[in-house]
Amino acid sequence: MFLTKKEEQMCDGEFGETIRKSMDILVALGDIYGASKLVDITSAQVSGVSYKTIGDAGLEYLEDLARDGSGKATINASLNPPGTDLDNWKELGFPEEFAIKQNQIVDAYANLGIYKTCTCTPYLVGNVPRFADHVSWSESSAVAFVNSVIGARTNREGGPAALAAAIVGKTPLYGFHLEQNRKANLIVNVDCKINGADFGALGYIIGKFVGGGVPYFNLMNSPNNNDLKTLGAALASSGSVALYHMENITPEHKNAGKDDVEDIMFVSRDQINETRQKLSTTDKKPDLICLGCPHASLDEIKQVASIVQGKTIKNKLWICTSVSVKATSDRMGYTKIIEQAGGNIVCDTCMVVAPIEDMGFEVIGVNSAKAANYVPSMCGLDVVYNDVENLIQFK
Ligand SMILES: C[C@@](O)(CCOP(=O)(O)O)CC(=O)O
Ligand code: SF4
Repeated sequence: MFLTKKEEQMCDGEFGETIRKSMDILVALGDIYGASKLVDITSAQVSGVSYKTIGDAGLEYLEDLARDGSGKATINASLNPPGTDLDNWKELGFPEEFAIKQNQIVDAYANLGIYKTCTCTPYLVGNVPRFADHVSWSESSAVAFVNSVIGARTNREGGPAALAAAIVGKTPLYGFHLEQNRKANLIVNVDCKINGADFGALGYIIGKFVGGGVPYFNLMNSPNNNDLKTLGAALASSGSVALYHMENITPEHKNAGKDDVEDIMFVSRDQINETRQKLSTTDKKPDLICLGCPHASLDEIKQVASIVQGKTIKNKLWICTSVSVKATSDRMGYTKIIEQAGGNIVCDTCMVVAPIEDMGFEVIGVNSAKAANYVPSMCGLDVVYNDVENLIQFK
């Protein structure tokens, strides 16, 4: 990979150890994937934040990287969800030892200049690249959104690579950064109207089929941004999709080369219904309903508030989101309505990266196919998959 004189000096440690180690990662990646050079990025999104997933070894790595204080992110770089609500962990029943470690991890990232935004939907709260920007994002659902819906360009980075890119402000130029790799290779015709949890089921079906390919969707009805985030999350979790196109919806659909695609698939109402059924692992009633995978938008919170207003919820309810979205929900009175019904808006964390398996829960109700896919494997708990209004039970 070609390096400029300055980049070579960075590799030689002339700008400090943090930058040298970060360049090591970027150059190794570039060499493995045949990148021609490094390219400037405008934004980074760094996963690998929960103490549950990175543990003490991860914390040591971060503290070590920050040790000589020589390198900090200079671009807009934000964190993925940690394993607790960073402020209200005690009230919500998170284990103390875990919460202490978790805060140390987030502080270590902040020392490296990464914002404690702590969300998998940073595009809702200020980390919003522009069309065709090169970026380095690692949360898979956010990668799908930023590539597909915004039209910025990123590979599915690992956490350490996105962190290195944030610190250096560059990423190797290969894969989805290049126009020619952003073409569709599967046409998906959905032959029924779809709503709510149908989008997750559709993403689950297609992700499994297409793996790391680029699907091009023709839908019979127009999705909103919440639907697109749900779809992308499912595609990226049952498969390893980083980019999809949608006829008349996503910004690159006209350049996706759909006329050259040979593989065409049809998805029927029966297949979607069957997949919705299959995503539940039990027919027991959920003891915790956990919404916001990916993190909830303000209008998703508003929708839940309208469902629970003036009622009392039987099971526990968490809506996971960022502190920024919750702040507006507080102002709008949605938080109060949800709390009066017995639910909670939980900031920062989520049902997958929180230690919910150690918090007394057994069956988790979710409206996200990604969460339905990961909660059994990452938490060892059962899930029920359905739309919000069918999950919540009232006293
Ligand atoms: C499952 C996931 O959404 C969150 C957990 O990942 P991490 O702990 O941030 O590496 C990661 C992903 O899908 O990229
Ligand atoms: S599992 Fe879902 S809610 Fe948790 S970080 Fe990933 S996308 Fe966000």
